[in-house]
Amino acid sequence: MMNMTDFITQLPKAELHLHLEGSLEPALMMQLANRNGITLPYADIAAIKAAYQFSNLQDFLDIYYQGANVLQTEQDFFDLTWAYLLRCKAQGVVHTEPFFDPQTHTDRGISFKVLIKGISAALKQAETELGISSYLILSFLRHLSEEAAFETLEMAMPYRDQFIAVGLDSSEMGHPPEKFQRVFAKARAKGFKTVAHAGEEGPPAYVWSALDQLNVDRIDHGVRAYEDAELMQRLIDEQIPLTVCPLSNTRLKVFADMSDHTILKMLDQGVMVTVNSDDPAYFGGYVAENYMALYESLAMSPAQARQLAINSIKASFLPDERKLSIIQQIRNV
Ligand code: HPA
Ligand SMILES: [Zn+2]
Repeated sequence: MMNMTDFITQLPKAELHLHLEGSLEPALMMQLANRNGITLPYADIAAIKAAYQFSNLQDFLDIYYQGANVLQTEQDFFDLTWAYLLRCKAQGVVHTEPFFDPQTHTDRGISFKVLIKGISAALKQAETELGISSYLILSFLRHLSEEAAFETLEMAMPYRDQFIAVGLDSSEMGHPPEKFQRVFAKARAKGFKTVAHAGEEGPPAYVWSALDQLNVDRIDHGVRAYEDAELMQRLIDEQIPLTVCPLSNTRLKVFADMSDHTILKMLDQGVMVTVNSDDPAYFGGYVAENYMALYESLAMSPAQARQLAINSIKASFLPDERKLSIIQQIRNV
């Protein structure tokens, strides 16, 4: 039997919950700041890392939006995305469905075209050079208005073939899914898939409304569904995927400690849970480190790791034929 790190790396996996802006490593942040003539409030890379002190979602978001200011040109968005894709390659991620937050950039004067072109070029190059497939997800910022989300969707329509779904992220409390019911209906009518962050810090009621009012295909996070037995039964019956992010949840104190995380209990009860990294540059690990944390703190078995990898493929938006082929490869590892 090979060791767990090698086993996890060799399992073909999909990543379904990754914010590209959250993959901005301190070293690249420094490099882009220098390239763009921006003065960061940090002396060096160590100082950037030292500033990553947060213990809830809002404190994290304040730092994360600040960091994104160094992203200015198409090349910057390419470099950001490419660096993430190299991590995917090294960790056995064969398919990824990353989020980008257009409003974080358009609201500071960067054009939608600049970001979508840089991101898409890197995703396309990964397909040919790294053998990694991808579908991009356009995420609305929920602390802003539904009106602003409509404007963002409109702005994106000339590039509609470059993203597959819309999502919903940022400050959860006080911004329930139903605030975006009409813009999600419009996105669905246009043929997009939909996902939404719900039940990270917010209550199970937010997961219910993401399902019933936004009609989402997947729930991002969703860990607080564990508190609601009726909701758990629905997730199991309908096999609704949850894109869970263990290191994120412990850094943001959704769980006090990794040993308290409920993901493996949900897995064993038949919930379609998956493992993802969320904002790896901020939370201390990419997808393989998230799997390893479950092994180290929760004694995840090889069979559970394999099932989580299979779930990641099943929960993706890939065509059935490709799903079956990757799942066969997972069974052969
Ligand atoms: O985990 C998250 N939750 C909400 N918004 C986010 N934006 C980046 N990461 C997150
Ligand atoms: Zn997230």
